[in-house]
Amino acid sequence: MHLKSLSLVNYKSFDSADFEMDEKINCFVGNNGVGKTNVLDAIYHLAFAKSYFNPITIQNIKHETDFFVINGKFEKDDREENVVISAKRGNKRIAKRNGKVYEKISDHIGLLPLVIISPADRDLIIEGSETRRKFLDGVLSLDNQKYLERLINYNKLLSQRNALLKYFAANRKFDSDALAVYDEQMVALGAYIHKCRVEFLERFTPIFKDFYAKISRKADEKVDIYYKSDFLDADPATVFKDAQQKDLQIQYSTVGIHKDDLLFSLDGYPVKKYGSQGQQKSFLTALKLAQFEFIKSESGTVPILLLDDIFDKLDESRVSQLIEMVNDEQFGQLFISDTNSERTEAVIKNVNQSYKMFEL
Ligand SMILES: Nc1ncnc2c1ncn2[C@@H]1O[C@H](COP(=O)(O)OP(=O)(O)OP(=O)(O)O)[C@@H](O)[C@H]1O
Repeated sequence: MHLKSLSLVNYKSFDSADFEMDEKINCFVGNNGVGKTNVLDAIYHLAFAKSYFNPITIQNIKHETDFFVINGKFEKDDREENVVISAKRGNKRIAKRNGKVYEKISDHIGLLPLVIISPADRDLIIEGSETRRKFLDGVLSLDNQKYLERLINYNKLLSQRNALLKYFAANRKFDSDALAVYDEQMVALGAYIHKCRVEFLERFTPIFKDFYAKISRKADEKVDIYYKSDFLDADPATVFKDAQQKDLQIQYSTVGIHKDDLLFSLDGYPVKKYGSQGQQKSFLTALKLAQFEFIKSESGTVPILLLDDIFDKLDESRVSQLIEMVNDEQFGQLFISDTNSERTEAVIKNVNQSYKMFEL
């Protein structure tokens, strides 16, 4: 699968722009703020119907204009796929595939597998557990519609249960039957989601460790991902029951898969606190490449890879290492952004692949 052409109207810093892409490597170069990341984000938008950097759709419309349109022509399985994502102020965003509007935008997710590696990924290490759950859910739901549906249902029930807990407190009453209705459903859905997450991490973690060893070139550094969950080695129904008093007290559901987290460790210590900047960058890159590998094996399609500001993340030798890995037949189309065109071209020239440089 690859992107053949991209055209933008009023997308972020662009009035209008058209790009004919190379089938293999595309580099966007230019000074800070010229819109390199915006091009990559537009490609991300085509795959996920939202921005990687700014999830508030209307904020991606160019200032002083009313709408944006992103139009991408892809080739997938010898067929052309034309995807258009557009948004207008005051209206819902629209996703179209080959001229047909999606009724549910979530149906589009998974058609165009794509992975982005960006400096913004550091949120995965430094931010709260929600970013890590999103990462987990993002990979898991790409090829598992059932997982996504159950997760959406669980989250709906969670906000209803929280509202009920608040209602009890405000009205000084308690109805155990009403609470049990939620608990029963959330326990069943949560147990399924938990099982999927356990199985996923069992497969994902070894792939991640392999990539870390390759990128860091340090076989003696031991990285790991631990799954932290209330349901780990416990009966979900009992976990819910045991937490009931506390839930009533603080008017919030204190246990469940919405509290899950991933603990990232390096030589037994948290990467967030003890990893050097370089180690953190390698850790994140390995996470994303493992995501790439996982999606590829699950979907049977080689994802598009976006490397945003790669030199910000890794030194030159690690970038070369990365590009060499990407050069391998296992990788498909690649998009790179960097401020320094000579530096990028020097690295790209070393791999025997076709490429195109776009000076912005
Ligand atoms: N909705 C918008 N309307 C107009 N301009 C916008 C909008 N959103 C972002 N921009 C502009 O896009 C520019 C940033 O573009 P981008 O992040 O792609 O730069 P870049 O070339 O990747 O820069 P760097 O090298 O610093 O990473 C900024 O000047 C920002 O003001």
